[in-house]
Amino acid sequence: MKICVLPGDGIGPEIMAEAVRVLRALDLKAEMEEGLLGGCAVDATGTPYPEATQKLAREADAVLLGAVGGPKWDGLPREQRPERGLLGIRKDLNLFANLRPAILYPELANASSLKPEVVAGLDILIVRELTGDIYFGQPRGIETREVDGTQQRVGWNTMIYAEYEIRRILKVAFEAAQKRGKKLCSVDKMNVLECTQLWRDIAEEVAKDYPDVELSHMLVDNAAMQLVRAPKQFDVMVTGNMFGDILSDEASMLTGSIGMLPSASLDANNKGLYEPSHGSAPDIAGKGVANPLATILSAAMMLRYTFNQEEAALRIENAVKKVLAQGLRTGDIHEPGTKKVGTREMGDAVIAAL
Ligand SMILES: NC(=O)c1ccc[n+]([C@@H]2O[C@H](COP(=O)([O-])OP(=O)(O)OC[C@H]3O[C@@H](n4cnc5c(N)ncnc54)[C@H](O)[C@@H]3O)[C@@H](O)[C@H]2O)c1
Ligand SMILES: CC(C)[C@H](C(=O)O)[C@@H](O)C(=O)O
Ligand SMILES: [Mg+2]
Repeated sequence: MKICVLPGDGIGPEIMAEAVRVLRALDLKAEMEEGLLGGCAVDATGTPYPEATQKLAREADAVLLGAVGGPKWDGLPREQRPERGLLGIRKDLNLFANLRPAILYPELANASSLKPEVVAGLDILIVRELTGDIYFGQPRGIETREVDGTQQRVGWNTMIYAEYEIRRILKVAFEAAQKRGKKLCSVDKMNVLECTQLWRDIAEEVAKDYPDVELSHMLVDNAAMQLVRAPKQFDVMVTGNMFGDILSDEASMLTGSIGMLPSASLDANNKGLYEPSHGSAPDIAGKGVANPLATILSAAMMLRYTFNQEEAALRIENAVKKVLAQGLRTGDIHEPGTKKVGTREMGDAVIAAL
């Protein structure tokens, strides 16, 4: 098992240290090599996805990533920003399928943003397309041009999907639904955007190959509302890059905290990049208080999807459940009656539970 470890920026190194310790505690035959991605890479090499990291990532079976970005780099030209490193590695490795499971652990029912009775038993899988859409569409830019007789700055991006991109992500989503509750909700904005009209048409076509899965469609604004009104109506949701980014952050709060939401980004052969859905949390970086569970759970997803080690993945997930049952909580999920712990203590507890 060759794993490329990219801690990144902000809380990235803190949460990654715990995920790596958990993996080591499992005593797997894993070779882990660290590289630079994001702001730390910009500082060291001038670019957010340096060649050495490209080589490491391409040669590895899987990449485990912390988070990138932070205010320190926000003023840089776009090509040098940490986030471009993240988009770069996703595109480079063709990681088009982003799986973001929003699962509520029963112990966190009171930490959820919703009432316990609305979220009890919540288990949603968001399948987000990750290498297309307005994130990558050309043309894009900012320039000064004449508009209505005056010189003005204009900014533009292009929302674009080719048929093959829509088909392959829908296939992933239908197959995931087949293995779960057999319900797939495709989220679009077909009432306004041509790009997503195509998405809906293709979803209908692909559905013919999966007669056992019940396909529904929902407009994204309604989906955002339904997620906080009655989230348990969803089993698998599939959507484009931009809508998926937003809906998955929204879904994370149903589980108690964004610090609980892991993710897998897969190519066609299950080579994958695994990262928490959250960012580098500059507001709490360096304090040792970040929740490492999303990263630890991402490592479990890595064992499941890339290495087919279901048993090891379950061991990690069960250890996380046990630690929550023991009443240990980082600040983001802390509530009266539970014990507040830091990042390292949470990692220690997961390892002890293993
Ligand atoms: N995958 C990634 O690397 C990724 C994802 C999102 C944002 N970012 C980048 O991160 C930087 C900060 O972005 P942001 O503030 O909008 O989003 P963020 O996810 O970093 O933080 C949002 C809020 O959630 C909290 N939070 C996030 N992770 C947490 C954890 N593990 N434990 C406890 N609390 C946690 C933060 O403290 C903050 O209050 C930006 O530069 C952004 O581009 C990177
Ligand atoms: C940091 C940013 C580029 C990234 C995205 O928008 O995909 C992040 O928000 C995420 O959800 O992984
Ligand atoms: Mg996001």
